[in-house]
Amino acid sequence: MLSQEGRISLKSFTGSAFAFFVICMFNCYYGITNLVANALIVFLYSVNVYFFLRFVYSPYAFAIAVRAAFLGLVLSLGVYVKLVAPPNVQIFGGYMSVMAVFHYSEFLAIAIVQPKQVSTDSFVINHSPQYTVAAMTSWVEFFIETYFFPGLKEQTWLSNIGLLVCILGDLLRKTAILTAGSNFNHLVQCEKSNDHVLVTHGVYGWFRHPSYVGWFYWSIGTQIILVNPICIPAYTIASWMFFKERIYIEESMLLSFFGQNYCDYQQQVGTGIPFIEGYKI
Ligand SMILES: C[S@@+](CC[C@H](N)C(=O)[O-])C[C@H]1O[C@@H](n2cnc3c(N)ncnc32)[C@H](O)[C@@H]1O
Repeated sequence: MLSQEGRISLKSFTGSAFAFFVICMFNCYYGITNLVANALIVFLYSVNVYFFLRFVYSPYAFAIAVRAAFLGLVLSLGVYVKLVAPPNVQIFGGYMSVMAVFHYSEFLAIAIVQPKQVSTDSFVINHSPQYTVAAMTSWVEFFIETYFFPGLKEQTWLSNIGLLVCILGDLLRKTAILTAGSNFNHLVQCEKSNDHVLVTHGVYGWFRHPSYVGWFYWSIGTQIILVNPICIPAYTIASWMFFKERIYIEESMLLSFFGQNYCDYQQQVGTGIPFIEGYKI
């Protein structure tokens, strides 16, 4: 049974995505594809949704609902951009949809496996200042290049490969969260809780860090979707360095929690990210 937070988020996300998708299709049907007209419609729609949710929910539930509704809106808007925007902007729509699905499903997955710990942070929208800067940098690169080299952004085949990488990466990450269950936590735990057990089955039998493997490839995939020649290598290097440090710290904790059992696990299963060894005793 999904927790109350999970239900609120699901209703807000799907409701907003559906309502906005209907509006988009209505615009398409009547040929209202002008950017300014669409921006105005989106703005008016968002204001209405915002006040509706504020009216319906308590402050805590509202904080969840408004984020989920925003992500639903981004998902539908992404599909719309992919369908009607000029060819050199269409791939940005795929990127928007992938971002919306990733962040919403992060919340939903935590609401399923850790209902007591779910919070607005579980959307990981504000993961870290570095994450926000990286996202904004990729938008700047995209729009500069699409202005000066529009042909580059019409490589739909390459963008579709990125889309596939993101879908597979996200699927692996969400499978890992569901497999680890209550042992999964967005924040690396420094103290072992009584019910924390070592998970080695399912995707944890393929890689020691399947959720990081999924996130690593997902992050690179977002830049392949955008066909961003500068951000593709930059994201690869930045993500690799981030996960190398994170895995090192996490494994030092896991070794102190599970001792020889984790040591044996390290012997049998690799981290999953190329050239990252983890913490070795
Ligand atoms: C963000 S999760 C990441 C889990 C894992 N590194 C992965 O990529 O799937 C971090 C939490 O998962 C816990 N954790 C990591 N690997 C685990 C395992 N094999 N079994 C149980 N808990 C694990 C850590 O103690 C930490 O608190």
